[in-house]
Order: sequence, then C-alpha cells, then structure tokens
Amino acid sequence: MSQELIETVNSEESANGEESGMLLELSNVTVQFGAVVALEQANLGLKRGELAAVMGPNGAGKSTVLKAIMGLVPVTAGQVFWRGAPLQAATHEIVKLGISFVPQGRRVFTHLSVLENLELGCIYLNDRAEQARRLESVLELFPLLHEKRRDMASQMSGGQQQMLALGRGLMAAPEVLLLDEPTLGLAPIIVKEVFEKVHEINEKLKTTIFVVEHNIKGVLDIASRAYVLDQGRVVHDGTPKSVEETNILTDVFLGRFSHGEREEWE
Ligand SMILES: Nc1ncnc2c1ncn2[C@@H]1O[C@H](COP(=O)(O)OP(=O)(O)OP(=O)(O)O)[C@@H](O)[C@H]1O
Repeated sequence: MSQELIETVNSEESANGEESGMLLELSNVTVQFGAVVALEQANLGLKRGELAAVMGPNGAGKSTVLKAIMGLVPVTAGQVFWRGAPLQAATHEIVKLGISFVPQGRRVFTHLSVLENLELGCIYLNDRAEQARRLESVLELFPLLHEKRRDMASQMSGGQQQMLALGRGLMAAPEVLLLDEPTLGLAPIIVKEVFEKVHEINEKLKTTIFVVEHNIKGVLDIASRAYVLDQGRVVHDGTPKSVEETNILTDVFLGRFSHGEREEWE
C-alpha cells in the first residue's frame, strides 16, 4: 500500500471512534418501538481494555444498548461504530468481527454437554487446531467447566450455567464481550464469583467488556467506566467513583429526572 493510501485509510478510520480511543461507540443512537423510545440520542463508548458498566432502572434502555450493537433492534437514528467505521454487519457476522454477546438468562443448550456448548461458541471456525486451542484456554480459565466438561448442561446449577455462557462467549476469542445481566437471579455467593470471573477476563485476557447490571455495588467494584441511563437517555458517563460522588443513581432511581435533566427537590 502506498504511503498516501495508508494515510487516507488512517484518516478515514479516525473519522470517528478510534481517533478518540473508542473501540466501540454508539453515536447519537435512537431506538424506537412504535411510540416507545427505548434509547434517545444515546452516546456511549468503550475504549480498548475498559470494563464499562451500564446501569439504570427497569426499562431505562440498558439491554437495548447491547442489542443495538448486535443489530437485534432497529436503530432509527444515529450510528454504531466499530474501530471507527460504521458497524453494518448482519447479527450472525458480528461475532467474526470480534464482538461476542452473552444475552440475559443463561441461554445454554441444556440438552448438550458442556464441551458441545463451548464448541458452539466458535462453530463458524474451520480451523480445528484453533478451536482446540481456544477450548483449552477457556477450560484453563474455568476449572469448573473442565471438571464438568462431559456433563450435560441441564445438570448444572444456575451459577454454573452462567459460567458456561461466559465461557461460550469467550470461545469466539472476542476483543469485546457484551454481557447482559450476568448475575441476574443468582445467589449472593455465586454473584461474587461471576463478578470475579468477569474482572479476571478483563484483567488477564485484556478483553474489553460492556456489562449491563442491576447489582450496582458489585459492578462498580470491578468497572473502570460507568454509564447511567434513565428513560432512554444517558444521564451520566464517568468513573465508578464519580457515580458515587454525584449520587446520580439515587436521583435516577427516585425519579428525580425529567427528560434527562435533574430536577431540584426540596
Ligand atoms: N422488542 C420490543 N418491543 C417493544 N418495546 C420494547 C422492546 N424491547 C424493549 N422495549 C421497551 O424499550 C424500553 C427499554 O427496554 P430495555 O429492555 O432496553 O430496558 P432495560 O433498561 O434493559 O430494562 P430491564 O432492567 O427491565 O431489563 C422499555 O420500555 C421496554 O419496554
């Protein structure tokens, strides 16, 4: 490639996103379902290596953020950018770009074994050796899955199935992992284990993570960045510490916002 062409490509790539350090970015994204505005001109982004939490009350639009990235909901305005370029791939192709989605509800295949579930995480790969390498590294990261590798997923507890769902997400060797409520419905001791594992994935594998969570304390303990949503709007973007200092979550959960603006209460 000529120097001139390299510079053109680089400047195009940096038109949005990577120039500002954003690996994945939602820029002014609006998602509407008929009269319901699930996301309104939302700006959220993930820098390489970050673990960003997305928090907010029920119906705030948190899951819609992840679904907009995955092309699972119609983006009516705005754009999702991946490495600075518009993300336009079909949902089933997105995993090949390096984005892996672990949806809410531990959707493992209960009639398949642990190993079979994991293998499905990179079923699109033709390279058998690479599949085997990935399986080995996931089993190393999850000793529990290694121990239970021949068991049927139906024999596992909820927490174990969540670990399996995480492991399957990692079989795609993603640059970015999107996690929707990974601790939902789990016992407190298991919740702690799941958060520790998510943190470990971010630290050890350097996987960039977007995590939607209801468990505020747990997720703020491991996050490096925090978004707060309310009625489809991003009302806070900062460090976990800034979330605590501004008391934003109390205001949002008490309904002290109107159209994205904080209302003064006496
Ligand atoms: N497929 C859909 N059709 C119609 N409305 C939808 C659809 N998906 C989401 N919504 C609505 O969009 C809004 C945001 O939903 P979303 O699931 O993103 O919220 P959330 O913050 O993840 O909520 P929760 O914490 O309850 O999971 C809600 O009002 C929801 O009812």
